[in-house]
Parts: sequence; C-alpha cells; structure tokens
Amino acid sequence: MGPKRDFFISSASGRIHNPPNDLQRLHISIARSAAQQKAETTDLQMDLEAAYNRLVERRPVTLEGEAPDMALCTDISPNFQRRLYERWVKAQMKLRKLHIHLHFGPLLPSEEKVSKWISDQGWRSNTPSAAQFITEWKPHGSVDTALDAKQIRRLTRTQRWKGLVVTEDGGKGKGVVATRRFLAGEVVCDYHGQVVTASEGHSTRSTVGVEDGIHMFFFENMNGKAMCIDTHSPCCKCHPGRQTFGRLINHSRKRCNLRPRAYTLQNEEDIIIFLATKNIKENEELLFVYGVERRSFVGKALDLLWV
Ligand SMILES: C[S@@+](CC[C@H](N)C(=O)[O-])C[C@H]1O[C@@H](n2cnc3c(N)ncnc32)[C@H](O)[C@@H]1O
Repeated sequence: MGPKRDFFISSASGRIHNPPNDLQRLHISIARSAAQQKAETTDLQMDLEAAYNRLVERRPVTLEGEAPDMALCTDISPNFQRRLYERWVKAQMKLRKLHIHLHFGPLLPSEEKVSKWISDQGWRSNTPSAAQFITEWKPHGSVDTALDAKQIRRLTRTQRWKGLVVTEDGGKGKGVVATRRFLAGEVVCDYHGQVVTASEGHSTRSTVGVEDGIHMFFFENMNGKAMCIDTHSPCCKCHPGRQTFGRLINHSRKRCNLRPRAYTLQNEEDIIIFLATKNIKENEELLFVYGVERRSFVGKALDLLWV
C-alpha cells in the first residue's frame, strides 16, 4: 500500500483537492503568521492609544504645558514610555504651529516676524523653528475665513499689500509682478476702487476714453446685485497719490495665476479679492482671465480687441 495521502475540501466549492505541497504549506503558514501579526499590532495600537489617553488626562496637551517627564510616562506604561513622550511632544508642536498660523492670519509672514513672535512666547523647549514654519506654510482654513480675517480687511482699507510691485512694458502698459512667492489659495490683493452699481459704472465708462485701458470691474455681488468697481481714475479718493495694485493686473487666459472672488463684508461693503490659483514664483507677473465670456465681468459688454 502506498503512503496515505492527505486531502482537503474547498469549503466554497465542496470539491476535493490534492493535499498542499511544501510551497503551498509555506504560503499558508506565512499568511497565518501575517494575520497573527496584524492582530498583535492592532492590540498593541489599542494599548498605546489607551495609554496615550491616560497620559493626556493627567497632562493635557496645551500651548504652555511642560512636556511629561519619563517618570510620568513610565508610570502610565513602561512599555510605551518613549512613544508616549514623543507623541505628546509632537501634538504640542502641532498646536503651537497652529497658534502661530492663526496669529499671523491668512498671509505668509516674514521669517523675521515669526522668529521674533516665537521668542516673545517664552517657550523654553519644544519650540517651533521659524524657518521650518515658513517652509511648511500653507493657506489655512476656508476662503471665507480668510476673506473675513481682520488682516485682509485692514489691507483692503490701507492698500498696503506686500510682495507686489508695479512694472511697465511697452505692449500692455503697466502690470503687477510678485516680489515674493505666493502659494495656491493665498490672498494676493484686492481690486480697490469706488464701488458703484453696474448701471452707474456703464454710464461712467461711456464718458471715459479707452486709450489707457479699461479700468472697471463689473460683477455680481453675493446678494445677486450687478455692481461695478470704478477705477477709471489712476488714484482713488481715499488713497490720493497711491497706485493701487488690482486695477493694474493684466489679462491672460493661458498664464493666469489669480482668480477674482466677490465677497460682501458684514457691513454690506463689496470687495473683490484676488486669490492665487497656483503657486506663484518671485518675479512672475500676476494675471487673471478678464472673463470675456462671463457675464459677471467686464469683457463681454466691452470690446476688448486685444483679448
Ligand atoms: C485693468 S487694466 C490693466 C493695467 C493696464 N495695463 C494699465 O497700464 O493700466 C486693463 C487694460 O490693460 C491692457 N491689457 C491688459 N491685459 C492685456 C494683454 N494681455 N494684452 C494687451 N493689453 C492688455 C488693456 O489696455 C486693458 O484695457
């Protein structure tokens, strides 16, 4: 009689198969040990999670709190003491970076300002690096939060937008160029001028020449009303002697890097804010699509022959 052969039945089909060979056995045992390992890792993670929860109950993660010492971490879990400490420190670092972000608002601050502000906080350890904060900086929160921010409101009043310069070239007249990098989503500047109704805007436009370019921004505000920002005068009444940036931004469909966004402030004032649609490098010209096809903007009704 030959050697007795094992067989097993596939539970799915009920068909009889040959017993597994050595290679198949090896696969089965690897699969089992992987499953076992996964279960052990999950248990471990649950233990770590529970231990961390106990730690933050005893030492909540706060901006000013001292990091837990090893004695406290060991008391909570001798197995995870280092991981508990590292996790706590990382959570506080995240909180501190968020705090810096909220303090400086929706515009990229300078490294010097961040560095000074950080040192004023008096944090003795686990201190964020200003250089790293600037490198990692990204616009934070929703566009509406950014547009509502005090800093943006102040800049729409003062017109002291940073990181921009007015240039002049023969073909398009004046334009605006970035003197620092802007990140996608960042507020770059506004289109500042006298806010009038669209019909007032059209009647003013019919009285001014177009030789120096058209400086009117027609749009629909958040209440659905047709409005216009009239910037036909090079300087506005509230900033005599100062060229504001928005009215000098040129058009490009292919190279556009900004999009205008109409926003109505709580005091019912309408503003147009330009947001970066991509990362903008230093020395890059700021451009947006004037929107010849869009009823919301100036182009359709006006003959922009150069578009
Ligand atoms: C809102 S202004 C922009 C600033 C203008 N370049 C200036 O010097 O005052 C719009 C005018 O700029 C000019 N312009 C803007 N984009 C242009 C482009 N891509 N090519 C040619 N002219 C352009 C047109 O004369 C247009 O009417």
